[in-house]
Amino acid sequence: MQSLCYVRYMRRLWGPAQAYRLLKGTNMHRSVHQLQLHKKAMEDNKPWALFSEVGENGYLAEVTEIMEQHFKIICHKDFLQNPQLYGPKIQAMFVWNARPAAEPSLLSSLPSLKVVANGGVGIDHLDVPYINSLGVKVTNTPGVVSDATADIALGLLLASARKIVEGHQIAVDPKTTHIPESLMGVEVTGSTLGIIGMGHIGCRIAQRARGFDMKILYHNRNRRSVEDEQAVGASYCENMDDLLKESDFVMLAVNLSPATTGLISHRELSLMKPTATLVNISRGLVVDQDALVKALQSGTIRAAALDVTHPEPLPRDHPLLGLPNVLITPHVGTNTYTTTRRMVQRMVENGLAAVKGQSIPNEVKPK
Ligand SMILES: O=C(O)C(=O)CO
Repeated sequence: MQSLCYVRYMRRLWGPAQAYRLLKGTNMHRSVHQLQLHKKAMEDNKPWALFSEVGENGYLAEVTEIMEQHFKIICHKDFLQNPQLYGPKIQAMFVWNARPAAEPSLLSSLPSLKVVANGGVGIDHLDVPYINSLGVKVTNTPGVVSDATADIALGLLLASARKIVEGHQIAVDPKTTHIPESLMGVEVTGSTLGIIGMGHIGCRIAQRARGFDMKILYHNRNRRSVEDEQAVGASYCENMDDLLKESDFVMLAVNLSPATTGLISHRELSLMKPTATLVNISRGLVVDQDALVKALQSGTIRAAALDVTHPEPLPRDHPLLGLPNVLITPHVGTNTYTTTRRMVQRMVENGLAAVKGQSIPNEVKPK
């Protein structure tokens, strides 16, 4: 605080730009930056929001720009420089890639917080009842993530079935003289896809799979209406075991909850066909990863394609990373420019509505 007073004094003496130049490279340099941010925010008269990954270039710059149309954004690093100064001003927190974590220690320094607006549909990293108990709303972005996530689901399925990544490695290897038998894949067209979790994303996956003439089975907590089933051409399996036994591709698209944690373990994997592929675009914890490693090593199932793992990223020495029959992407289900923009716009709409006390488009209520 003492140093902030000193910086204010220097700014008065020299003006902000000269003070910034003179203090550059010193510890006070950051404080000048904070003061500039603070002054700009005061002038703008917009509500303050905390965001972890403020970007100066690339797509994060655009993300920040969308947020800055309605909020004064302070990044987590700057906030941590002076929580006493910024904490009471912050009314919204934008959570991106689960950062910054909405932990009690952080929340307790944000007494004016009205909303934690999450980018993405999964809110398993947020303790909704606890956050609500502080009088703070939680929001997410359903719907806007579904198409991009369904696209990556089909991408993983196809890449694993047809060994596209292995094919690329062989094609760019100058030593390759012939196509090895190891590149033989499994047929997708006409095969059976079993979708576990037929929510919005599951339905979009089914719609795409119809284009491959796949037979589509699904298992869900609650059976969908006959109209829904007909619209996506999927048949209900009340018993998940039946789906596991019949499917060539098992697609996990459930939310993570206590009921779905470890849903796929030794027993479930042993029910699958030895030629089957497990695709997971939900959350890493839905699968018992030790059981999956064993199933892949022993040939219990053919392969796995995972956009999600636990933890993310996996430690470099994790056995899954060394297996030839695993394809892993680093949780990029929503990583397109269009979907990212839509998600951020929705986060901002949710955040703004909560701050203004209006009806919130996507409030998450505790179950
Ligand atoms: O929306 C989410 O929660 C995702 O993880 C998308 O991949």
